[in-house]
Amino acid sequence: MDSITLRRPDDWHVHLRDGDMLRHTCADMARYMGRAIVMPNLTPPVTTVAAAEAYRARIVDAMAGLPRQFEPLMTLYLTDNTSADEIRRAAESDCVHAVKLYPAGATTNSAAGVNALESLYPILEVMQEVDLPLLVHGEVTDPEIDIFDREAIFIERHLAPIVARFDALRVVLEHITTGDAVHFVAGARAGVAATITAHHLLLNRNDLLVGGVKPHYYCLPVLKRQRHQEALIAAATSADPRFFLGTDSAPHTRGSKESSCGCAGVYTAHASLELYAEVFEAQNALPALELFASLHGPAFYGLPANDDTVTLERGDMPVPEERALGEETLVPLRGGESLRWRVVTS
Ligand SMILES: NC(=O)N[C@@H](CC(=O)O)C(=O)O
Ligand SMILES: [Zn+2]
Ligand SMILES: [Zn+2]
Repeated sequence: MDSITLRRPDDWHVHLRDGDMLRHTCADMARYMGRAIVMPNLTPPVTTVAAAEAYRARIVDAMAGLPRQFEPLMTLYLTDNTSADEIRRAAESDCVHAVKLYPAGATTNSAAGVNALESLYPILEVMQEVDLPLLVHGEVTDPEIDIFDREAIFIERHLAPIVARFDALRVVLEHITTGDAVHFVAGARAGVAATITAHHLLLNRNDLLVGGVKPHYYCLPVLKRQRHQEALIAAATSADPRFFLGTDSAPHTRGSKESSCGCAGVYTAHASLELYAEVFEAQNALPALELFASLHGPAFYGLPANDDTVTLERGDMPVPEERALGEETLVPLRGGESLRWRVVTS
């Protein structure tokens, strides 16, 4: 197969940031993504419908003059103080499509996240009632728990009880990284799904740590061992509708990555579909790429699939070593290398 045409994909988990960065992230996304679930972990976080609407307007502004645009689907950032009224306002708005749970301290800009999950149960009750999906960064923050075990323990301690207690709440376990997560989601009740990033399919912790630490591969949840990577690949390529594309593309400047305390996040928005295509091709599963990238996500969110298509062609797609970002630069995944597929944009 030297070319493959699929329904236009959507990205169900992306960090566009704000300010100067927004122009760059939006330009990459607008190349071919149809819609994007936009993460709310700005400083300050997007905790109200009014803030989500203002952020959406900044995203639309940042796309002015681009040859095509994607549709930003906004999310709210849950805090200990999120009110039931705000959730109801979100459900009524056309702008907000989901609510994001960050355990406080789990990841980039999560300091304002949730400290005691159980005290949020009344809010989850309202989300269930108004059918607003809960998106979860699924890691415990207990300092006693080893970083490589934080996802599996979150599932056992927090996610399984939530999924059982709120049996009609739609839940997405975001950017899964373990066989434990695959197993949980594949066996869960209806209304539970997971996003999988390109980098967790392409890399494991050896890539991060063997032969020198690779700060540009550092993200959260951290890359796991090969057996987990294999479980993710099997899930993504399996045609199981519970698994769909969410890049978790998360830009940080080169300086903040190549640091004695480097930031977590991998940038893939420049070539996300091309990167996923490599994984699917290696499994002889290219025909299943459309399910994962373009069909399972909209079905979960209750939205129509995009009605136009994109075409991937085999051939060298060079990735620049770094990208300008105002005064700073950004290192994209595979910067300085070539990719085997390229989306031919119309
Ligand atoms: N994934 C990451 O490593 N980083 C994300 C936050 C997140 O999605 O957890 C970021 O915003 O930089
Ligand atoms: Zn996260
Ligand atoms: Zn993320």
